[in-house]
Amino acid sequence: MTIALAIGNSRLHWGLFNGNTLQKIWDTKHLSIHAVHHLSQDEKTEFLVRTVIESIEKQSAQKLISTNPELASLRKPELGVLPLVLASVVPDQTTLWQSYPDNRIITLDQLPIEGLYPTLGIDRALTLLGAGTQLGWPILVIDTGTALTFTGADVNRRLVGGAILPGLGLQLWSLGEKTAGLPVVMLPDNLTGRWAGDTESAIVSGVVRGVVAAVNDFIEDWLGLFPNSHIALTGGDRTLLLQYLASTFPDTAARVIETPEAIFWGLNQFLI
Ligand SMILES: Nc1ncnc2c1ncn2[C@@H]1O[C@H](COP(=O)(O)OP(=O)(O)OP(=O)(O)O)[C@@H](O)[C@H]1O
Ligand SMILES: CC(C)(CO)[C@@H](O)C(=O)NCCC(=O)O
Ligand SMILES: [K+]
Repeated sequence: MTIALAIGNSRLHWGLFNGNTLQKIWDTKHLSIHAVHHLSQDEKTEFLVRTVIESIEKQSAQKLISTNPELASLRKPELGVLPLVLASVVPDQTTLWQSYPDNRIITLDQLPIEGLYPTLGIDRALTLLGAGTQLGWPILVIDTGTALTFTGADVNRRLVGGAILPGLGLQLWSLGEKTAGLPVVMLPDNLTGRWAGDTESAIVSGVVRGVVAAVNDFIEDWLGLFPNSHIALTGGDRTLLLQYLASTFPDTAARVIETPEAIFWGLNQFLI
């Protein structure tokens, strides 16, 4: 078995593989760099090994552990640790995880996609590879994380390009944080009216309708270039965003496939 870890700007994303079969995915909070920086090398290693075991045990519960005897023996150090495949867009966290004993860190140069530019996020490249491999090329990936990204590749697995904007959560948070008069509001399940009559609804209307219009516009343009392309949607806000999109641009929404596993489909090619 192999554990895959994708480190985003807000959260850690985990995937547990048995051979090449992705058994389960889940998310946890970031590890605090502050809490571990004073640890010795050995203590860091032990902490990371324990973090992996606890993360698996908490999420996968008894069923996974009983069907995978390998997992039950993880707590016996003489049996070795679970190999870890890592992709991170947070350099501090990457450095920390280098203390994990059996790790493989995935970088852009290892990916079989043409035309990548050197500062492209490894998460964008891996979701592109994963979604393209699983659904077919050309492919457009929309990732609704801390940042909202569009990343597209053509039938030759060559990056066409993309775009980056603040994600829904970050837009709402920054409005609340950087103004005296605006609260930080939560995303509603359903989109309210465009012409809002109170502050909270006005913020939701502006942020959500702005994002939905942008998403619709990028998809329309992409389909003009690649009419038969698949469109994959991933990231923590994907389900809400798809609901909003369906209520405003149903034809566009019908083209979109939710792929929460996309980054792990990409990492699948790099298991130890
Ligand atoms: N349980 C949760 N905890 C935190 N955020 C959540 C949760 N469920 C959904 N979200 C949403 O997920 C979004 C963050 O998405 P995600 O976890 O995919 O980001 P990330 O991968 O850490 O960031 P990025 O990929 O942009 O670096 C937030 O805007 C938030 O609204
Ligand atoms: C855009 C984010 C933050 C999304 O997680 C990440 O992919 C990143 O840091 N990218 C680097 C810049 C780029 O992709 O062009
Ligand atoms: K930054």
